[in-house]
Amino acid sequence: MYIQIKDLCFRYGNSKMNTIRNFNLSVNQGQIVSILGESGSGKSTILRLLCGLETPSQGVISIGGKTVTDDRSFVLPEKRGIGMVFQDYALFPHMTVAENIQFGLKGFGRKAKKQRVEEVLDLVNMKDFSKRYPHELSGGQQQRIALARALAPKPSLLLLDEPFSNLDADLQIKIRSELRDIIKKTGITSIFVTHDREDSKAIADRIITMRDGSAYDWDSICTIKSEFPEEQPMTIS
Ligand SMILES: Nc1ncnc2c1ncn2[C@@H]1O[C@H](COP(=O)(O)OP(=O)(O)OP(=O)(O)O)[C@@H](O)[C@H]1O
Repeated sequence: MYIQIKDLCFRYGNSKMNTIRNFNLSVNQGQIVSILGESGSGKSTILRLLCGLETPSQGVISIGGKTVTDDRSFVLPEKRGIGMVFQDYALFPHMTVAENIQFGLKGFGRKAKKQRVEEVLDLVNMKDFSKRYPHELSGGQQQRIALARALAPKPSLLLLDEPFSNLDADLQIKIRSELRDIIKKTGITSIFVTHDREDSKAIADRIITMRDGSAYDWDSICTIKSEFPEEQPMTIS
């Protein structure tokens, strides 16, 4: 398994209850997994825990066979090799497309940076847009640039938080298949969270549903019941 999350628990400091409760998930290398859940179920919190932006009270996270969080160790976010696409794309408005992508390329020489920017712009079919500013791009184009920026440092894991929520319905349908094709071309292991089951079905190799901080396997749900399940949360042996 490329990613293993075991018995993860987490509570925000100002909250009385655990937001994440015995969350278990394993993901194969190269797989695109969607975490589907209603607002407040804890989807963004799981991404924050994977990135290392929050510390769990219990549980283990390992990525690519390396433990990044357990009761003794904690790998810093910048050392985890994770690329992230945020809901609002989070592009710097005062920087061009190329500058936005270059920003995350620490440790690359000048020439290598330029080359990598060209490669990822080509990957997302935006080669001619390097000198544009974010406000000169459509929502779909901004999303592709956000994806290019996340992929530029060659992360080993890609996380996407509600990647379609800022797009209108027609564009959303077009971009879904585009996004899946780009991700599959890179072969990167990906987890994306959404409240929209059509997004999940269009992009994911596997769907996990999340409710009250725990994960449930969609495949078993579909055979038992068409809506959210009543059975016990997933466990990993
Ligand atoms: N910084 C915070 N401090 C306290 N509680 C928080 C914080 N961030 C989120 N929460 C709470 O944790 C729970 C899970 O939030 P989270 O954002 O992970 O859910 P979500 O499924 O991603 O929802 P959404 O789709 O609305 O973003 C919610 O009840 C939320 O109010």
